Amino acid sequence: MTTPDFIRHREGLASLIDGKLASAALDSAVAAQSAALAARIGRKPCLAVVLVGDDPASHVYVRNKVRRTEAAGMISQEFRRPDDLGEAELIALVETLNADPAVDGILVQMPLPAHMDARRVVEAIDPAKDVDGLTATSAGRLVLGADGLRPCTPSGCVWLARQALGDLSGLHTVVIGRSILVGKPAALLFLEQDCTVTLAHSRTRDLPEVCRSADILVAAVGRPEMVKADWIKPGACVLDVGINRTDAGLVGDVAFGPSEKIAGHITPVPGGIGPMTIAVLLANTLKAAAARTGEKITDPLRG
Ligand SMILES: Nc1nc2c(c(=O)[nH]1)N[C@@H](CN(C=O)c1ccc(C(=O)N[C@@H](CCC(=O)O)C(=O)O)cc1)CN2
Repeated sequence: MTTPDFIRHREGLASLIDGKLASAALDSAVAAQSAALAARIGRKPCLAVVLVGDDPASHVYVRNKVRRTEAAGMISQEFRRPDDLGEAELIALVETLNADPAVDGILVQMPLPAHMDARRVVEAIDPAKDVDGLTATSAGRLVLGADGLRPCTPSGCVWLARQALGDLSGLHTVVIGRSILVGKPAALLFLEQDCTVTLAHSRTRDLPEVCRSADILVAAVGRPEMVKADWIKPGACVLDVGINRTDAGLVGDVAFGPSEKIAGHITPVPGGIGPMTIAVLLANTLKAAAARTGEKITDPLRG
């Protein structure tokens, strides 16, 4: 197995998985296939992004989504709405996008303002356009192992783990965190790779001991540097999903400095899993466009 250039071997330290470089490679693959698909169907794949409110981080993420969608040769439609938008109005916007044949993918940026029920809003999205993979239909397909659009961040984790380790069959993956966005789908996606999966959470007993048995450790708890170096099995692949803003800057859920001396592979924060979220989103938009137009493509995440 040849090591891709976004995985950097370092003497005496864990190999660094550079998610920024990895996502650039995926974006290029998506761009090439998107151009070929556009030539066949007579239009470019199109992603509609809906942003409600003024959460500063969400604005950054949406700006990056728009920029990278356009850079990959796809059309980006952006819908910004104020914080006091009613849930019914938001659902009406989603339904308009469902009905628009030129829109292939719909994404409602999370978190939504507290007065909205995010589940009701997500369920309004046509599953064929659910590029976030968050509707009950997409989740059900994942549970069944049926084809479908998979959630972006956990798909990025699996893709990177495969690039780093090759076949994941039989490896023990411990996922810490049971969110709908990351933890639960990550557990199912690693199971799909024939891993033995433990889904750990805030009530898990002796979490450090559970983590020490992981060949692949996915930290998705949202608590700065909660995972300590002595929780990590020597040589393990550590995927840090956390993005925590602290006085010391942006840090992950893993204490990176001490952990890179123990792990075999590790993702940094920033520049690790985060950028992969958008790369998978673009791949999902391409897949949705192909499926909606009855065209065949090579899945950029399988290549
Ligand atoms: N509808 C969705 N909402 C949210 C999702 C999602 O997948 N779908 N995920 C997160 C936010 N997110 C994408 O939306 C996202 C988070 C982080 C990054 C990223 O590249 N982070 C950088 C750091 C950037 C910074 O915050 O300064 C990194 O880790 O290097 C991209 C996308 C919640 N909402």
